[in-house]
Amino acid sequence: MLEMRIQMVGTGSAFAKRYFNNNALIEGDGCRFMLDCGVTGPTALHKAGITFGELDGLLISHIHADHVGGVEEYAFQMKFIYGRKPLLYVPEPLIETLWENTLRGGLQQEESQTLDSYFQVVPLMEGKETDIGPGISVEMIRTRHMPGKASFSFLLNGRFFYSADMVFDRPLLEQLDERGIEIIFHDCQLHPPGQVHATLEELLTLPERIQEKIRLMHYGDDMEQFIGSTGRMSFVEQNRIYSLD
Ligand SMILES: O=c1ccn([C@@H]2O[C@@H]3COP(=O)(O)O[C@H]3[C@H]2O)c(=O)[nH]1
Ligand SMILES: [Zn+2]
Ligand SMILES: [Zn+2]
Repeated sequence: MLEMRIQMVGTGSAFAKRYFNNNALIEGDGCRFMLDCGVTGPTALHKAGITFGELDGLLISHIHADHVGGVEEYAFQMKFIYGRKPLLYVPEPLIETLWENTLRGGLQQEESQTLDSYFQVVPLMEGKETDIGPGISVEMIRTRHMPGKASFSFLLNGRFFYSADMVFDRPLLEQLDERGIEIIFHDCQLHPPGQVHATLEELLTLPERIQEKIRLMHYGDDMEQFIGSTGRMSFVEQNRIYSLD
């Protein structure tokens, strides 16, 4: 099995100012993808010393600005600076709204232009494992976030779970544990009420065996005050490279 690595270019919540938006870089055998590209994504990538031209593509979890607000710049840079269309892996139910409601206003210059004018769009289907590059496969799992809003978490290489923004879902976390998933990166709302994210309080009700697998991300600016109060869970550090093998 080849090594896969993940580096969060940002670990912050939508409103965090000390941390960039919760966006990741995942790296396989000679390939590199960004997982979500929010408003701060282009700057966060730049600070990590990487250009858009070095990426093979992008995966999208759901349509909120801290996850897709930087996609317009990515598209324009790839067209006008690098002259190629990157891969864009999007959960199939999000494709239309990503173009019509998020990107079209900025990217469409002529009526005939669509998402395909900028990207090699690959729809991701629920429950189907897709190889996105050498050493990386993804399976998207629909998870609950805001009522009525489609949002998708990812299972990478069948052993690493990366939550999109999601509410606390004990049965899913138990199922992942039973399936032998070894590492879970989970978004976390440090201060209740959670409303659209799992709260730290809720995650602390999980058995220690599951907590040990969980690394917390998508946190607020006062994260450091919670170090030592997260049970068996730990915080994902912005920019640190985690090896997933
Ligand atoms: O019912 C709601 C809907 C939204 N919100 C906030 O808006 C943010 C949008 O981005 P996000 O999904 O990363 O996080 C969300 C929350 O911080 C909320 O607190 N309650
Ligand atoms: Zn978010
Ligand atoms: Zn969200």
